[in-house]
This record gives sequence, structure tokens and C-alpha cells, in this order.
Amino acid sequence: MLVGVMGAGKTTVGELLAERLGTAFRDTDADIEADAGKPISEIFIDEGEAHFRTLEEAAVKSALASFGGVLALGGGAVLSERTRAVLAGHSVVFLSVGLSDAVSRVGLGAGRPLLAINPRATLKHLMDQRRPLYEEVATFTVATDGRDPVEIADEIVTLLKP
Ligand SMILES: Nc1ncnc2c1ncn2[C@@H]1O[C@H](COP(=O)(O)OP(=O)(O)O)[C@@H](O)[C@H]1O
Ligand SMILES: O=C(O)C1=C[C@@H](OP(=O)(O)O)[C@@H](O)[C@H](O)C1
Ligand SMILES: [Mg+2]
Repeated sequence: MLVGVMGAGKTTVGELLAERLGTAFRDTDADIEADAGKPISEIFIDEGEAHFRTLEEAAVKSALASFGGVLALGGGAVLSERTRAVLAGHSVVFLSVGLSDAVSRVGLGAGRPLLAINPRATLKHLMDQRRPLYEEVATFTVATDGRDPVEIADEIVTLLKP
């Protein structure tokens, strides 16, 4: 399981990690979009963030019940106490990232509805609010600033070795 704020690289590193481990990859955001038949930005507009969080909680629960590969979570999935409880007992990697790298990676926040207005200030606020939650669920923390996704995936492979 990969957790961390938007722009930490969960989706990108998750795909590479699954390749390295020879296993499947899933992303709860993609699962939610497939089920809803529309992009996350439209779910936020049509039904609101609270509804998205309900779908997200169900998506994590269902993926963890039926799937043994690499799972990237959305950045806000850890806001749910039930999700944090469900993550216990799994290998959870917190991809950490500083504000400047996160801002440059997400650009103007296209496709990320929470970053539609003032992405830098919003990301800073979300990082401060969520860091303790990422740390709470993490088995390992991997710093990503200035590092290539391939190198990060390789480090995780090493950390996961028994
Ligand atoms: N370590 C990295 N270094 C540079 N760019 C990265 C890194 N990880 C991800 N990116 C880029 O940042 C953007 C956000 O990555 P993504 O994997 O979608 O993050 P997340 O799923 O955590 O929000 C993508 O354009 C991706 O190519
Ligand atoms: O941090 C958040 O609250 C969100 C992160 C996004 O996923 P990524 O972290 O993969 O960008 C996506 O789930 C949605 O836009 C909300
Ligand atoms: Mg993602």
C-alpha cells in the first residue's frame, strides 16, 4: 500500500513497484472512477467531497479484501479512521515529499479538485494536517525529494525483503 500527499508519486511509483515485484497494480482513484463512470473532478462537482470519501473508504476496503498486489491510495484516504484500521497488518509505505517538489509535480493541480484554487497553500495545509496520519499507518517512510521514481521503487523492493 502506498500513502502520501498528492504529488508524492504513489501512482507512478506504485506502477513501477508492481512491475519490479511481478505483481498487479491498482489505484483506488482509478477504481472509483471506473465504478462511477466519471472522473474524480466530476464526482467532487456533482456529489461533493463527503460522497467521494465514502466511495474511497469502500474502494480501499474492497481492494484490501480481494487483492494482493501493490495498491496506491488517494492522498486523503487516511482521513478515514476505518481505513486506517483496515491498513493495520499490511505493509504500508509512506512516500514523503516536501512542499516545493510536490507543487512542481502537481503543477496547476489539473485533475485534482482540491488543488483547483491556490495549490501551494492548499498542499501545505493538507501536508501539515495529514502527516501524522501517514506516519500512524506507515510501516516504512521513503523520502522522494529530488529522486527518480525508479530509484524510489528499487528502495521499496529492498525494504520489503524479509
Ligand atoms: N519522484 C518523482 N520525481 C519527479 N516527478 C515525479 C516523481 N514521482 C511522481 N512524479 C510526477 O509527479 C506527478 C504526480 O505523480 P503521481 O504518481 O500522480 O502522484 P500521486 O499519485 O502521489 O498524487 C506525475 O506527473 C508524475 O510523473
Ligand atoms: O489528497 C486528496 O484528498 C486527494 C488525492 C487524489 O489522489 P492522489 O493523491 O493520487 O493525487 C484524489 O484521491 C482526490 O483528488 C483527492
Ligand atoms: Mg495517485
